[in-house]
Amino acid sequence: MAAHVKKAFLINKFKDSICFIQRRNRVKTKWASTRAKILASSLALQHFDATYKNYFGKVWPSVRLGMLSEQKYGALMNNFASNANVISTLRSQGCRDFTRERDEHEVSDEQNDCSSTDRIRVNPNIQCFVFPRGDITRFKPARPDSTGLLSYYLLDAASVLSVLALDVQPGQNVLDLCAGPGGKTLAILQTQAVRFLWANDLSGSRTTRLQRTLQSYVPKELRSDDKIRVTSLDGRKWRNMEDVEFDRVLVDVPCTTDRHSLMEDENNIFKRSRTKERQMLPLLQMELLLAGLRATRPGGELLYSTCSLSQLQNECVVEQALRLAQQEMDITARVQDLSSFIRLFSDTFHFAPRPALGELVLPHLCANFGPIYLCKLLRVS
Ligand SMILES: C[S@@+](CC[C@H](N)C(=O)[O-])C[C@H]1O[C@@H](n2cnc3c(N)ncnc32)[C@H](O)[C@@H]1O
Repeated sequence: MAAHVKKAFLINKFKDSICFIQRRNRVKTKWASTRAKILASSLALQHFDATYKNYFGKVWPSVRLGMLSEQKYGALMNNFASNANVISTLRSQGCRDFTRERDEHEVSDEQNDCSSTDRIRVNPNIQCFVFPRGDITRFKPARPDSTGLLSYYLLDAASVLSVLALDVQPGQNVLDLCAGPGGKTLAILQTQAVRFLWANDLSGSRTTRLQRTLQSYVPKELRSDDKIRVTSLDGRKWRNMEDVEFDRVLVDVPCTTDRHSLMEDENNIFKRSRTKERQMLPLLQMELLLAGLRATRPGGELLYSTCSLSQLQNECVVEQALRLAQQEMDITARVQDLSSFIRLFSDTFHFAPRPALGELVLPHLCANFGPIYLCKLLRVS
């Protein structure tokens, strides 16, 4: 074909393609503006039905019903406030401290002569009150004591399990890598065992909320820079700064927040405009977990958690991170068995029948906490 003929042919072909793209776009634009808008919460439900039904099988309808019903809260008591009266009022309303279940279970385990060598020494200073199973009474908002500190913090009681499993020991340095808005940070401080706590969150607005939480619950003298530091850094780029070695690291990652995604349309991660962000979550989670492992001293422990039922965001992230940590960073970490730990709290929470790695709190109408996934890692070297 002569050169000028070839050029004309190509120009025409290019024009044809442009017309085709324009036609396609025109049609697409019209379709986009007229199609019914599906709420992000409905998209979330469709997605969960498609993915979780297979995985959870017969228990999925019950978990689904739990997630679509009102969530239950726990009242994390603030040891820094005078709260004796508040505790007796809660008790008179029928509430109990779920963390005390451990005492009863420990006694019965000893009677059954069970080994307690792998047992986490659950911190006695954390107290979290809940209404009994099946009781959906709501807590009143906490009131300030005479010094202005609030007596309790309302949160999903299952998230306290992450902090109990983290098992902070006296004099330890703790890193909370994704800390905002601060529920678990506050629970970590309740252990009264922390020497130094570094609470970080990428989001400036979240760290501002965290600072406000600390001001409302923790006395000023315990918030000095040598005791608590709050930063807004990208956790993926965490480097061990100022030679602080962390004995305990909490990596409570951003996730699809399953329960929230079914209830709220605003800012919902299932919005079509956020599809890419949602698909990238497992990568972000894995990077944060790897950064958390780097920050943990050899012999130290890390707790990974999400509030999602997704295997891709839970077990798969842990598996991949362990493999990459070994291959790329020469870090050896081992998953810790939490089965005897969760047995202590089986009167309060519904746990999934053993996931491959870690433990999972399942929402249930009678005990409507979670979902919370937790997996504990020991950094061996
Ligand atoms: C599940 S929330 C943490 C909840 C918190 N631990 C609590 O108990 O209140 C996840 C947090 O991760 C933060 N985040 C997202 N990307 C991050 C990153 N690259 N580095 C650090 N934090 C990040 C989000 O801003 C969000 O506050």
